[in-house]
Amino acid sequence: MSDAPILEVRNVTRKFGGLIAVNNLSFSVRRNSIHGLIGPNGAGKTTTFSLISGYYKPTSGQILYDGQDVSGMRTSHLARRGLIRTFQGTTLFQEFSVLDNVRVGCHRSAGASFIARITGGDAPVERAAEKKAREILELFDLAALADEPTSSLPHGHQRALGMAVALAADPAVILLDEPFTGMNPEETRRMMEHVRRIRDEHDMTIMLVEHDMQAVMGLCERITVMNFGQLLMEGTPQEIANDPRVIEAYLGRDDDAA
Ligand SMILES: Nc1ncnc2c1ncn2[C@@H]1O[C@H](COP(=O)(O)OP(=O)(O)OP(=O)(O)O)[C@@H](O)[C@H]1O
Repeated sequence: MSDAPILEVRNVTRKFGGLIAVNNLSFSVRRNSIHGLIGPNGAGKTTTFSLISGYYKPTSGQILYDGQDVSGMRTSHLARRGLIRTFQGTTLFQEFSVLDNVRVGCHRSAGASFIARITGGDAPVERAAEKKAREILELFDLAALADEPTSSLPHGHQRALGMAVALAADPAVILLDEPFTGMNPEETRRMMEHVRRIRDEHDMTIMLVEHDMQAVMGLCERITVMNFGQLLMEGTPQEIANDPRVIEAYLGRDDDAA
């Protein structure tokens, strides 16, 4: 396996009018790692995710994915190349069954049109998609709920299903946007297990933005800390937890929720 980073953010700046949301930011993400991006409210984490996943173009700087400059490449192109982002809010089809949501995700990996994804393709393709979807549901402990309407699922299961849909597209990298938000401790524990398992079993790289420090510290091997749009530091959970600059960044502000 190559030692080259799977993702590299190089001197990236993103301005919104006069506001500099991300300021000359550089960091890299190791292949097959679980990498956290943290920082107080307004630090620029979500904007950084949006830059990496193609929702925003950098004002300046470069983003490299698997060694290639993908700065400003469209989200759909990046997804087809294996870089997938999940959102804080759920983007599931609530009226579909649990299984159908994952089936739609399977078709996405084949580059099918939206209509083909909904209506399905020919029979063998459809059978393969269903088999794969059921295997993925198994992985997320959702197999028993396959035929339930998605709207009937509790929050923790909906978040797990969101990740199952992302996995259905065969990504190399998943960017998880606050995967533990609104979860109780048991749901968080299970979700952490899912994240570990998909990394281990699917040879995947996971990057996450998250305010739940216990989860971040327990899950991530490397953590990048941002403050005021800039890189504050990067290190192991232990290095981060003991660094006075990080403590100051969090404690020195009244408005942070982390
Ligand atoms: N589309 C936008 N237009 C204008 N300003 C924006 C936009 N998106 C973000 N910002 C600003 O950029 C800064 C960084 O915001 P961002 O959402 O990236 O921070 P964050 O670290 O994700 O915060 P939080 O933890 O609260 O989600 C903030 O000052 C925010 O108000």
